[in-house]
Amino acid sequence: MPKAFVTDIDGTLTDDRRRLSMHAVEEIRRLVDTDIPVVLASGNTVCFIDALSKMIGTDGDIIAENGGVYRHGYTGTRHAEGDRELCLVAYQKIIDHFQPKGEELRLYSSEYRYSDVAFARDVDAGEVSRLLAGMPVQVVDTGFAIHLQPPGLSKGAALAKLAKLMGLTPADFLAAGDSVNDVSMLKSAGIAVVPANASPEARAAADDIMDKPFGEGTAEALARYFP
Ligand SMILES: O=C(O)COP(=O)(O)O
Ligand SMILES: [Mg+2]
Repeated sequence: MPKAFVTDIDGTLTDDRRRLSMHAVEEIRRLVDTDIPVVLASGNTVCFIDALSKMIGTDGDIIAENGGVYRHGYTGTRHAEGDRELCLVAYQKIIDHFQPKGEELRLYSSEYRYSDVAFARDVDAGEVSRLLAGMPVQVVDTGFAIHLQPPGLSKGAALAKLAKLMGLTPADFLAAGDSVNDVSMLKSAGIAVVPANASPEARAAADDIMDKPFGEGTAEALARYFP
């Protein structure tokens, strides 16, 4: 049985309308109540994940901004990595490209981010990638937002660092995710599971693909791997 659990949020604990699965929450609480560490790992912000961590009842071990930020416990040091200024320069280049065409971009919670820039999927992520080719910026389309993040950062890279702070290794974890931004975490975990809605990239990185989608699939995985 794995020693710990790390999970993506959007599309893995929620459905495609971002509605949280109560069944997945119940399963996570069962882990917490049996002293199994649970890490919430998302492209979203620290404050978003902290609120969810508090209301689910995990212990504040989090990975935010697709691995740009990680923290062990609510009172641990918030480790924010990479050069966000570069991502903001890249974002301005995108604005300059799309605005003349009448295509407006919508930033997501920029004032609460330390490492990346996230914006609405109102423009084509492939076009954004081509536009930024040659710049030291990763373009990540999670299915819920487009992220510009510094090179080398990922949920998997952050998991390796956070696990060390927790006295664990990534191989000690069961990992659950649904999208391309989870692949690095799925590949480094001891066991990788994905719900039925997972993207092709996430499915390719999984050891086990659940029959059920979204949070129901993750609840299914927790019952299976943490009986
Ligand atoms: O913030 C996003 O883009 C998606 O969030 P997730 O990593 O929890 O799926
Ligand atoms: Mg997701």
